[in-house]
Formats: sequence, structure tokens, C-alpha cells
Amino acid sequence: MVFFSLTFSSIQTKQVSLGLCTFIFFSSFAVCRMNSRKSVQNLKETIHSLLGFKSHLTSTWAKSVCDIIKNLPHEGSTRNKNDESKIKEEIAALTDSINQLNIQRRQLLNDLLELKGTIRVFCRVRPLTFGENLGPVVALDTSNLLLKLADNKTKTYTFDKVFNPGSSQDGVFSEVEPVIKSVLDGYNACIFAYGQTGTGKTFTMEGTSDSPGIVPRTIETLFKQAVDSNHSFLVTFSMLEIYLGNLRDLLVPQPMRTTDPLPPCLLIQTDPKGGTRIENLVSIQVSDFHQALKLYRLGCQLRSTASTNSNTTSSRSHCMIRISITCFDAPERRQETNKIWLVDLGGSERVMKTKACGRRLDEGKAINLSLSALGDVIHALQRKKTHIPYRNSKLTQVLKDSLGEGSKTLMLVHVSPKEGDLCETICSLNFAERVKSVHLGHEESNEVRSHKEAAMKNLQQKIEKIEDERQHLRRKIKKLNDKLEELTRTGLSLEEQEELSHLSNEGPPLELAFTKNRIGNVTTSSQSQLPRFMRSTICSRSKTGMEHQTLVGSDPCHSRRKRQSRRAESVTFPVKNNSECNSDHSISRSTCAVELNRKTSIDNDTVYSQDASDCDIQTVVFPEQHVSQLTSNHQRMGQVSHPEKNGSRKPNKCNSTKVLKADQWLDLYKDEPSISGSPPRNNWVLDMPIPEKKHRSSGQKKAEILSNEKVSIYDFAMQRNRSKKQKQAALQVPGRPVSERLVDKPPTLKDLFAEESRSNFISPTHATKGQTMKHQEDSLDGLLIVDNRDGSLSPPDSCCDGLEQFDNDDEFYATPMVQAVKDSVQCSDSSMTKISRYQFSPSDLDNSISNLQEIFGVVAQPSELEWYHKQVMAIGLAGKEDMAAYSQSSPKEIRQNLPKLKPQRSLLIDDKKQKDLRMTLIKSQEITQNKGACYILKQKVQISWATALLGLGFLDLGFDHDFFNGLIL
Ligand SMILES: Nc1ncnc2c1ncn2[C@@H]1O[C@H](COP(=O)(O)OP(=O)(O)OP(=O)(O)O)[C@@H](O)[C@H]1O
Repeated sequence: MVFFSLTFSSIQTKQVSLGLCTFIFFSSFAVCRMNSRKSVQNLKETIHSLLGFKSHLTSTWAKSVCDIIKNLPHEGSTRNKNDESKIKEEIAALTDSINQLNIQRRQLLNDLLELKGTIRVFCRVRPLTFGENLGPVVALDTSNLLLKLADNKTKTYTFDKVFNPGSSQDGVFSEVEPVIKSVLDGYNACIFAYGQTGTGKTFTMEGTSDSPGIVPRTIETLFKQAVDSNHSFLVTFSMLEIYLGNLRDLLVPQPMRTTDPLPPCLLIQTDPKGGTRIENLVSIQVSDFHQALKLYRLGCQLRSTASTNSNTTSSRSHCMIRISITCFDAPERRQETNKIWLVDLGGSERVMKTKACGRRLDEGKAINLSLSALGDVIHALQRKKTHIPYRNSKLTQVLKDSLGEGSKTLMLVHVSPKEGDLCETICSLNFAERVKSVHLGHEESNEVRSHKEAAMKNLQQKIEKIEDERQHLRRKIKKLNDKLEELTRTGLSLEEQEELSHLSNEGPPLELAFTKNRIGNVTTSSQSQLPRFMRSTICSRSKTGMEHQTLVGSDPCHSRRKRQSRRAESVTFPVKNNSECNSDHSISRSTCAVELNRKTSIDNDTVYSQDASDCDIQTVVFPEQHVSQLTSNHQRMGQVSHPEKNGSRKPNKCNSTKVLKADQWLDLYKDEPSISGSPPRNNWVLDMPIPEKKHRSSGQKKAEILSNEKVSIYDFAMQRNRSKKQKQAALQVPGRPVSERLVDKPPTLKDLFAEESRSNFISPTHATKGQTMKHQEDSLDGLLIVDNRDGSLSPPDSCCDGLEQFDNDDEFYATPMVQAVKDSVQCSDSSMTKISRYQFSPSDLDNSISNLQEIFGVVAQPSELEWYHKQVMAIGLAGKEDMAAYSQSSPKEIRQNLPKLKPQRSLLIDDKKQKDLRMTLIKSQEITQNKGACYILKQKVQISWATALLGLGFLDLGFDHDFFNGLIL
């Protein structure tokens, strides 16, 4: 009545009309409700007459009225309850049937896989690339591969499946899929990509954005199957690599500075049940395909790759993805928790062929060793040997519980079609032969094989039939669930619902309005569809219970904060949460990552605390050992875990589970370029320690090298997909002992010499306690040398390591020498210019020395300057014209002509001084006796000289040639 009078008090006609209509409507509805079903039927006419009465009252209006009716408090109807219980019974019966079908399907699938073999080997031939000719590998049919050997000989290999070069990713995955399905049935599984480097292992596993590989497809299939299976699963994702025999977590952010703590080592442990556990490996709970894919891409970016002769983005490690699945409400599964490993093995390579050296060689050797260990293990398993050599490599240790009995193993051997790769192809195929079920000498007869194939086909058909039935039942259950939802939400019986939905058939279907409410991206609420004056106030809302009913009906664990859009978009899969995830536990052991992203983390805390009541909480499972460390981080981040609010969910069995949203984990990488696209692969590795420019003693140097070694695997860690700018910034971090270098730019001999010179060099002004400056009057003609503690002698400066020609001049200068002078006397750049001018001007030695003295005053001793000068002149013996003249001569002629060389402009010194110079140099060689810095100096000069001559075509002039002898003669 209040409403009525308020409405009538309105002056506007329209509102009066609406109010009148509403009044009439409510009255009629009340009467209808009182007069039971018949009255409800009359409602339609009543509303239609009202619509006729006021033509501007549209179907939307009618629908709004329907909404109100639906949300009116409904007096307990027994009919309702009967409907509900009937539907529930039906659903239960159908679920039971599905479960029965699941058991049947599981059994059939297992029989099928047993028939196929628990260890299966596929072979995939890479397509020819541009410029490659047809090679010796021919895929005869779907199970035979022909290899053309020398002398017209051929060999046929038989595999469970052969994929020719034209095979698609779809085709490959269809063969892999049964194994993935068996994972949901509780079996452990391993899928390997094996083969020579550059044959397409990563292509098969990772794929491209256009044709995704096995890993993304597996993740998708797992989630799809999980939804279909009618059970709730907890899925966790981990990713690691085995690089040079070390395990590295690919989901943990890398420390950016040396002061950042290193993540704890990954340790392989065996639990009492014989299962393998990797201590400290991060395991992130994922609730849908997209989250898992993001983590996968993140891991791919951190993987170690490098450019090799065979592949520009060669994987230098074994990349291993672990997806663990736990299901608490399916006792018929083989085990409660099981896992699948997806392994992109490092490429096998013949180091002789790849000509790898240094780290590439070590990587190649480590990969080959572990591959051979893997071959041994699978071979032993096939032969059912009593001893399985799991312990021979980290790879087989990690996979121990996923390779044996009750596990499915799939090996995809990749071969190259190239002629030049024949040897590697034979090696790969022999490896495949070794691990496959059907061994030479035990080949099945054609009859047995055809019988087996028929049986497999039969099983396959049965499975497909069951799949269809399941789908049909699932659709039925879905319909019933929808009906049930409507019942509980509206309180109307099924018949009444039908009536009402019929009423609103002029506008959008009634269901749509509610669906829109549930699908958060259309944020329209039922309220917004009402005429404004009919919308409930805050007080009236609580009375009608409209919102409450809507929320509860649509999503039992919906947050009160109404963040519908996010949920509706992301949650497609029932995920269990861990009730024991309480605030005792914390977030991350990667303190460095937390530190680096502290701000982000704190920001996220707020979001997290809101989200905790939602169903889509993601979990990071950490090992117990790090609880204390995690706790501190957790407290720092201010995150609190909330126990699961959904009572139907079972308690978590992981004691050491902490709660963190996967999104937050990904946020730790927010500074990295987008991880949403296909992971770009680049060639950055931390390859070599870059020495600092300061002068160090050999002791200091050793200490630094040792400390660098302590950085362990993180020296080599990839910081992929970073912009050049970021890399440079990283290089400039003070105190950083290691830095990144491009693999395709190895340090040159010159770099190494320059580095060695710098590290050996001790200027007179920088001589430390252990070193004394001696003036060797008698032997070295006034040369100032450094007497090192170990008895070796060093000149005050190491000499140049090459000659350089100035653009505007016609002379060769030893520029590093000039730099050395600059370093030792600590002169400014302007003085430097003067040095070069004076030192190489056509003046005599005395002039030069006096000029130099003039520049440096007391800082540099005359003898020191003289020493520099003499050396520079010795190196600058040959001018450009002479070089050109000698380009026509033989080495012998050059050797003979060297003494006749006219002194260059910088060698205008008198006979006595020339003699002194020669004496100095000769004595220098004698005294150092081919060791120490003088010897290195001599070698460098020889190298410089030889380089120059080699450049002119005198290739037979080696390093042994005594350049100084040539001078004396
Ligand atoms: N089936 C295929 N279809 C199209 N391209 C392929 C196929 N197989 C391989 N490739 C291409 O060959 C190149 C090398 O492949 P990939 O990097 O996957 O080799 P790999 O075996 O993983 O090498 P490595 O062991 O050195 O990491 C890539 O450019 C890849 O796209």
C-alpha cells in the first residue's frame, strides 16, 4: 500500500501508469498464487491485457516483472522439493552410469596401451630445408623406415609409428593422446623427444604459435579430459632443466645481482614408497590451460640455448616439464597422485663433427652421457633386467618412478633427411632400436601382428563408443543441473517455470538474463533491467533476498565482493584447494625475486586477500624444508592463506602446501618482455667472467676466479628475451663478477692477450708491497723492471698486442703501448695526444725523451720513458711502403732484406743508440729465458709481425720465426 500511495503521489502520467500496472500486476499475481495453478495460467492473459492497455510497456518490462515474481519469497512448496529430489536422483543415476563407463573405458584404454606396448618408439623425419638434397632416409609407410647406406645397401627400421617429413603436429599428437588420457586414469607417463641436434625435437614438443607441439596440446587435453571425467582434480605444474648435470628450476626467477641469494639446489630424493621427489622444485597449481601455458612459456624463456654449428638455437640442456595430477574422489584411479613428464632432450651430437669446444663441448658431452644412460635404463626395462641403472645420470634419477612398471613411455626419435647427417641418423636409429619393444631377432610374425592390430582396432572402437555414451550422459546431466539450479534459485516449480518462460518469449529468453548474470563479462544485473522506480533499495534488497539468491544459486563460493567477470572468464575447471594452506606457510623461496618485485608483491597482497575466498586460488607447493625461509617471505609479503570454504572439498593431503596465485608468480616476471607470445629464443648465455679493469695481482685474480666458480649454474643461466638495453644495464651492475656475452662473439686471441697483459701489469706507481722496482743498470740498459715475489721479472708495462694504422698517417703504431704509457703515468687525454705526436714524430730519441719528460715532469722516470720509446720503435720498424714492397718477395728474401731496412721516420737514431736498443732487447730475452712477462712480450711482438706478414700472403712464417734475430743480422 505504501508503494501504491507513493506511486500515486507521482505527478507524471507515465509513472502513474506504471505504478498502476504494477499494482494491478501484484494484486493479480497475489490472487493467482492464492488460487493455485489455474491462476498462474491466467497470469499470461493478465499481463497481455496490461501490455495492450499500455502499448509502451514492452516485453522487457514484462520480463522484469517476471524477475520480480521469481524473486518473491516463495512459501515452501512441497511440489518444489519433490521436483528437486527427483532431479537429484536422476543426476545421481546418470553420474553412476558415467562412472561405470569411466571404469570400462579405463580398462579398455589400458588394454589397448598394453597391446601397443608400455614403451613405444616413434620416429619423425624432419622436412628438408632450402638447399638440402634428398637424403638417405625414406619413410616407407607408417611403421617402416628405409635407410640407404653406402654401396647400394639398405636397412629397414620398424617402429611403432613413423612420421614422414610431411606429417603434421596434429597427426603426431593423435598418436600421443592415448598416453595423455591414461595419465588421468592414474598412470605415470614419460614422453621424450630424442634425436640429433637440429632435427626438430623442440619443434615437436614446443611447436610454434601456428602449430603447437605436444606440450601445449597435452596441457589442453588434460584439462579438457579432467572436466569431462566428472571428478575434481588438482593439477600442478613444474619445469626444470638439466644443464651440465645440474638441475635448475625454470620457474624460479634468476638472481640479478651477485648479492641476490641463490635459489636452493634441487635435490633428487626417493620417498619410502619408492616415488621420486625433487626437493625445492617449485610446483604451481594451475586451474586452467591458459595459466599452465603461461608458466610453460616462462620456463621456455629461461631455458639454456646457444648457437652451434648445427642449430642456431640449439637446446643445450634437457628440458623437463612435470604435470602432477591429484584426484581425491576417484578411488578407481590407479593412484591418487600421478604425473606426466614431457622431456625435450638435449640434441645428441658428434663433437668431432660439431667442432664444439669449451663450454659447448662440455654441454655436448654431458648431453651424450645422460642420453646413453637413458638408453641403458630403457633397454634394461625392456629386457626386464633385475638391475636398472637409474643412478647413472640425473636424468634417469629424476624419471625413476615414471619409467618403470605401471608407467607409459613414449620416445619420439627425430632424424634428419640430410645426406651429411647419415652417421648421426644411424646412431639415433640404433638408439631407437635399442629401446623399442620389438627387438631384432624377436620380430613378430605378420599373422601375430595383424591379429594384434585387429584387437587394437576393436578396442579402439569400443573406447570411442563409450566416449560417445559418456558425452550423451554428460549433456543430460548438464540439463538437469540447470533445471535444478533454476529450482533452487527461483523457488518455482518446474511447471511454473515453464509458464513464466513462455510469458517472456517475446523478448530475449528468460534464461539468457540469468546466464548473463552468471557470465560476468556482461555485468548487467537483473536489477538493471527493472524500471528505475522498481529497483530495490539497499534495505528492500535484503528483504527480498534477491541478490543473495542469485549469487548463491549461481556460484556457491562466490566472493561477496562481486568480482564476477574474472571468475566467469577463467574458471572452467574444478580445482581443489588446500585446506591446510594456512598462514604458517609462506610464499617463495626465491627471496631475490621477492625482493626485486617487492612492490608488485605487496600490491598483489591486497588482491590476494580478496581472492582468498574464491575458488580459483592457485597453489604453490613447496617442500617442507623451506617452511622457515618461506615463512619470512610470506610474512614480508603479508599474505594469508585461507582455508577452503567449500565444505564439499576434501582436505588437502600435502602438508607443506602454501597458497599463492599463479598470476602472482607470473607477476614476478613482469619486467620480462611479454610471455604471452611464442617464446623467442636468443643466444644469450653467461659465458665468461669479465675481468674488472683494475690491476690485480695473480693472487687476487685467482681468488676472483674461484669466487666466480661459486656462482655455479647461475653463471651460465640464461637471461633470455631481454632487450639489449637491459643486458647492458646488467653488465654495468657494480661488482658483478660475471656478465653476459654473445655466444657468437667468442673472445679473440687479442682479447685474451690484452686481458692477460692487464692482469699481469703492475705499473711502477702501482707496485705493491710484494713487488719491488729494480733498476737493472747493468743488464737492461737502464730498463726499469718489476721483480715479482715468485722470482719472475716483469717489464713496467706489457707491450702491445697488435699494430694499428692511423687513418691520417702512413705509419704503423703500437696503440696499446700508448695506452700503457697513459695508464702508467696517469696522464689526461690531452697529454695522450701529445705523447703520440712526440713519440712518433720524425725526431731523434733524445728529443722524444726530453719532450716526454717535459710533458710528465717527475712522474715518469727517463729510463722508463726510454724503454717505452725503444720498444715502440722496434715494433714500428716496417712502414706501410715496405710492407707493400715486400708483398712480392718470398719469406726468405724478406729475412735477408730485413737488416737492410732503411730506418723509418721514428727510427732516426744514431748507430750507438741503435746498438743499445738491440742490446737491450737481446739481453731482455736472455734474462727472461723464455718465461715471464718479457717472454710473453716477445711472443706478442712476433705474433704481430707474423700477422702482418701473413696478411701479405707469407703463410709459412710461423710464430717460431725469430723476429729479433732478423734485426741483428
Ligand atoms: N617437422 C618440422 N616441420 C617444420 N620445421 C621443422 C620440423 N622439424 C624441425 N623443424 C625446424 O628445424 C629447425 C631446428 O629444429 P629444432 O630447434 O626443433 O631442433 P632440435 O632437435 O630441438 O635441436 P637442438 O637439439 O639443437 O635443440 C627449426 O627451425 C624448426 O622449426
